Amino acid sequence: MTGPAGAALRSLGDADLAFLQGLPKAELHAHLNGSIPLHTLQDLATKYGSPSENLSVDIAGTIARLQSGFILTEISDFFTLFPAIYALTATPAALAEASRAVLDAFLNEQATPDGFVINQPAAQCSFIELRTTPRATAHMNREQYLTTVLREIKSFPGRAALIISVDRRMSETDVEECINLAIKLRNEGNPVVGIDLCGDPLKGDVGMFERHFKRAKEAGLGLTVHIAETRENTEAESHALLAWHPDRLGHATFLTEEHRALFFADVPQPNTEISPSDRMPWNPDHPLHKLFLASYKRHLDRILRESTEPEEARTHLSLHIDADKGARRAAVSEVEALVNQKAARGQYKPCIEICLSSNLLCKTVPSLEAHHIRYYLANNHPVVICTDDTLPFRTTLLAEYALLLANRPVGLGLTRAEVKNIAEMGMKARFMAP
Ligand SMILES: CNc1ncnc2c1ncn2[C@@H]1O[C@H](COP(=O)(O)O)[C@@H](O)[C@H]1O
Repeated sequence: MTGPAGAALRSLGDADLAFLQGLPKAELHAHLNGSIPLHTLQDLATKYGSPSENLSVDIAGTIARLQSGFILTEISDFFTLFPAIYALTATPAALAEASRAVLDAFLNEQATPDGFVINQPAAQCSFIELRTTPRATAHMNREQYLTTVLREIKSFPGRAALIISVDRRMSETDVEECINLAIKLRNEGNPVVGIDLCGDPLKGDVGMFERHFKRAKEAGLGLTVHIAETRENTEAESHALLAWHPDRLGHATFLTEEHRALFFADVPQPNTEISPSDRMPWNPDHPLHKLFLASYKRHLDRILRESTEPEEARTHLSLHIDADKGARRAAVSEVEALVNQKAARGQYKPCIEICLSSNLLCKTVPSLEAHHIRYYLANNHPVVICTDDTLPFRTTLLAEYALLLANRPVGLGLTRAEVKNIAEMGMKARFMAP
């Protein structure tokens, strides 16, 4: 393991590692073909990577890039990985082997990784919603692709489920076929729990997907979309995606304050600017924070004005402490009333799927300090910690959690209680009912 998550993991002591291992965790944003262990990919290359069959893709070159630690200049480089991986998972047997290896890596106890002194071997997570884009190949159609993956998922009953991804580059006919399959397989009793919109964030027109996602939602499937993953994703596109009311949002890195104010029913935490741990940044630009401050000042003035204390007692500290508390309470009620109004108008709290290493390595976020997770934690907005693609990002779910707990600047420096709370939020955000 390398990169920021590996460094965070290595910085923790045994007690912290044991704490992280013991937390029930849900992995809700992992792409199958991006999560194949390197040794499995090498096995597949030996079995299926014959150059005569795969003339157009550089399998050996891609594996060498992965082996030496994949360095991305920008997010678009990331998608150049997949032609070689796809050439290796193009038959039902290879796809089954890859799926088995991915599920094994997430759900079965793993031996101590090299270089780590971990007391007990432990599973990365208690539960996974694995996602994949059904591909028709020369050896299988989309339905066979999905039934192959589902067969492996079903060998972890109650612990694994499938999210079917549609790619932004797909034609409408393909999208329609994928959604039809999702609904059919779900109706047949398979653990298909949701639909995801993924793929190169700068390709395609999301408008085309709307009616198909609506159909999926009506059929009882959860919806998640990759949204505002890059600076170049337009505000209009994010607005259109939020208007579908997806249950969860992938990345959400470049959502604007306006998007949040319009669509999210967040209650700004009034004490965050004087947070005891000084961890969560106060965002003075948040419209609700501004409202809180204005309301607080108004109530403080009123309480002091209406005070029956004699003039000389008015400078007394205890009066100010009481007035401060009263003004805070009144301001919180006022803001909450506004948020309830927002909720009544359809504003809501979609869980944000946070992939720390992915964002850092794809360079969409410059540092942990600048990561948008801080905003969501400060505003009591649900998040779930996920790996995205363990293969290129060389991470594990345990290591992503280490990024939360490790001291700054290696990690976010959260307390164990805060990390436990985040893990619980993740478990609650599952599409699959426990
Ligand atoms: C870095 N963040 C990301 N943003 C957008 N899409 C991503 C992604 N990471 C992976 N994928 C999507 O998942 C596919 C691989 O898994 P499956 O073939 O579906 O199993 C990629 O081709 C891409 O479309």
